[in-house]
Amino acid sequence: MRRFEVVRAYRGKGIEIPQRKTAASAGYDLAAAEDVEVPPGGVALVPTGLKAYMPPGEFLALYIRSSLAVSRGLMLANGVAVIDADYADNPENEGHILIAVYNRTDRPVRIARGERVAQGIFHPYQVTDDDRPGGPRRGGFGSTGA
Ligand SMILES: O=c1ccn([C@H]2C[C@H](O)[C@@H](COP(=O)(O)OP(=O)(O)OP(=O)(O)O)O2)c(=O)[nH]1
Ligand SMILES: [Mg+2]
Repeated sequence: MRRFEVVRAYRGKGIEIPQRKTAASAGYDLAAAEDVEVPPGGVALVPTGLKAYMPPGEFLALYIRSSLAVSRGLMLANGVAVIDADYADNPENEGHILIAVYNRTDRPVRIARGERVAQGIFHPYQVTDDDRPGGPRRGGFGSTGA
């Protein structure tokens, strides 16, 4: 099972399920669920209203859309965002995907609700021979400790 779903808090608010824009596009564009202003030289968390389900052994990577990087001066604060398979339905925030956007310009940048910000690509990952994972994920953004 690999799919996006709208998180409870955003149901009935017109959030669209991402779809690839061309037959060979690798990424599913994710749009802002709210208007957000990113301060100059600062970071804002852009809500998507979405969670992502994927099979074990995969993660969803988020990359900035090139058009926002080139024409609006935005980057992802974390370079690439890693959305883990066990983030969906976590007890803290249901797996709501947030896009951490960094504004490298000296002016505020406004992101409008519905504007596509990042592209998500599903990737496989490998584990070590002596892999001993911890317990279930409780949340995101530091939930496993500092
Ligand atoms: O830009 C991001 C980065 C992460 N996440 C969510 C999904 C991911 O599964 C979780 C944890 O992310 P990561 O492992 O990169 O951050 P961490 O600081 O290690 O947090 P944790 O201790 O919760 O793993 O937070 C987002 O929604 N947006
Ligand atoms: Mg982590």
